[in-house]
Amino acid sequence: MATCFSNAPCLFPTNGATPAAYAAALQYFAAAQCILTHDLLPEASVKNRDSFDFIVVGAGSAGSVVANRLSENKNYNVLLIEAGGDAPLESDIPGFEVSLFGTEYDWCYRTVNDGKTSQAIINGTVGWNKGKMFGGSSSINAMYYVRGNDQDYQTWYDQGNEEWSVDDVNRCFRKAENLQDGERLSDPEISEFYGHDGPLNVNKFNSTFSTYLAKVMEAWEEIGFRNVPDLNMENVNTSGYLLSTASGGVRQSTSRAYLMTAEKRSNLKILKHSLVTKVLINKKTKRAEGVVVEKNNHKYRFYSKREVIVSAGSIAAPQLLMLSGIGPAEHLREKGITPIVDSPNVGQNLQDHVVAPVFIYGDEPNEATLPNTYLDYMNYLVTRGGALAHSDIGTDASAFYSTVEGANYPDSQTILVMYPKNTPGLKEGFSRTFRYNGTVMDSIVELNKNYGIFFFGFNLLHPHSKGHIALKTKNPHDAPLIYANYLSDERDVETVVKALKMSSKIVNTEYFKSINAFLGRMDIPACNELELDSDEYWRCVSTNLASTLWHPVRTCQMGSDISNSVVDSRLRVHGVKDLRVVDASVIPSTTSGNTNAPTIMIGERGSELILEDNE
Ligand SMILES: Cc1cc2nc3c(=O)[nH]c(=O)nc-3n(C[C@H](O)[C@H](O)[C@H](O)COP(=O)(O)OP(=O)(O)OC[C@H]3O[C@@H](n4cnc5c(N)ncnc54)[C@H](O)[C@@H]3O)c2cc1C
Repeated sequence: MATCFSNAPCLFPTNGATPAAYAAALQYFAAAQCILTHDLLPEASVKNRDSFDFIVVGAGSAGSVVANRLSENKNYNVLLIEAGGDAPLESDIPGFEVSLFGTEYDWCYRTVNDGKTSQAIINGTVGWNKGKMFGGSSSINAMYYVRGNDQDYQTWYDQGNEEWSVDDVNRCFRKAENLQDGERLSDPEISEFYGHDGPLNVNKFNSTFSTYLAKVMEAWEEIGFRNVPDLNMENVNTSGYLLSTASGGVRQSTSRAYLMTAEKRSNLKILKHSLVTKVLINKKTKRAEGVVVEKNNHKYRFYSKREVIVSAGSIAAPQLLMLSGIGPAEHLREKGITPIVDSPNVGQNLQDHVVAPVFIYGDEPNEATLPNTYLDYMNYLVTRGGALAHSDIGTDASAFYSTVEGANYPDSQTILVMYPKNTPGLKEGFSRTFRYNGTVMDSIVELNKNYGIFFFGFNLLHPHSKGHIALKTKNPHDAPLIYANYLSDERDVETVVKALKMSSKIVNTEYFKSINAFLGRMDIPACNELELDSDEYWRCVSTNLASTLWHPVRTCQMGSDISNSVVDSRLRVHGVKDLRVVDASVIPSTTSGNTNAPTIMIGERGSELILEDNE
């Protein structure tokens, strides 16, 4: 006997046509996941001790761009080495990104518990997920496409990084982009702002929360965050919908954009599941000559005729440099590594966008039901729309603002996440994403039984606090130690408190009043006695729930010399010949927003610099 979602038996008479139709539909949907499959990248056949013009380490947001752009020149042989393999199907489907967390596609880094911050996070250790697959973190991220503010890049330039003028940076953003969003394309000013011929499709999510989001937009407008059609063009005291690296309901990782379009080039060789354990540096000439690679329990050496380019990301890039003898000499000796270049800034200056929460509860969004969830899954198969077509970390509604009155540069961003009443799996999903501990989660789940959740994830754009990355051991399989040092600078705490209070004002707007909204208290023993919405309360909440937006940068930052940086402004490693770093780690100061677009831009600009220097 058939059963319905309520588990009540279906007792109606039927001539068989209805069950047959649904059985056929079920069969269709069971098989339909095959419609979603994507191409796998071909693996190269290479021999131990082979030589290449360029060797690129890491096929992430930046490395995929570099491998593509260098191999556009048929005269260059390029070897791209990636520790992970092809991205799985779940990476393509925007709403399944969190299902990749904690799997073989994630490096699963954790910060060191400092005993002070993030104490209401599981084990006091923040989860720094990172993509271990083609596309790197662009295959696991929330897909928000945010360029930042021109002032960010003016600062880079003013620091002496002459190759990074605002004009050059914006040219490289456009070089990457292929704007797909119909609304933006129909506005000549916005359309002109973006690129149209690049490999990377940028578009809007196909969001299902649009009715609620429109109301939140009105509420933001009411508290002074003006609604604008494009947040990349205007991002101070503004709100709107973010662009995404998803198009047609499918994630646009850099693997899809830059590698799948170049895979047929005979001069681009790709190695999967291959861990680079060392860059080979000639002790006398200080030249990078190649790399050591572990694959299937075998060791290989590959040599570079021109350059080695490290694009392993902000955690693995400094780790690899240190394993290769480039780093703070004393630290290397402590770990049993002979220093080749004493480079004190390797792994230092670490900054991340710390996240703090504002939880507002109300009569909306309405209850999530299992049939609706399943309907959404089917909807995705047929139309690439529905809940699976947007990030499951958050909606695309965001606001940028400054806590300094009259400022024309943002210091704060907030991203809206919504959970309908009684969201199934809320505790598991949230613990997987932000790792709030059981006590905190139980208090959230309890309120969610009767109220919908508007979670405003606040992001401190330009922190003063700095952490660092150190080697745990000299074994390349041991994850390095991450000292995030969130909110260790009092100025950061003050900004966060001000910003959270500005953000929480939304509870008094017309829409939120109409749904009987209120600020929810989370069960954090250290904060439970404090008055809700007071400075002390927000100080306590942000410190105890300090988490990440997964934007670590600066660990190999660019700058003028070895005393203040790791690479020069052409991204060449100070003190070593023919070795560059091209990834998020070279960012010299934080950008005003999410870091994927800036990293892809770095891949574009870095490739230009490499090609110029090898003419
Ligand atoms: C969960 C999550 C959500 C995010 N959400 C957003 C967002 O919505 N919008 C946004 O703009 N940014 C977001 N980010 C940040 C953004 O994705 C990163 O800043 C960006 O991808 C960093 O690019 P990268 O090239 O420096 O490093 P990655 O993209 O991480 O690439 C590094 C690559 O190197 C490989 N590798 C590492 N070590 C080795 C080795 N020794 N040998 C061989 N290969 C190696 C890795 O496997 C990986 O493929 C998010 C990140 C995460 C993790």
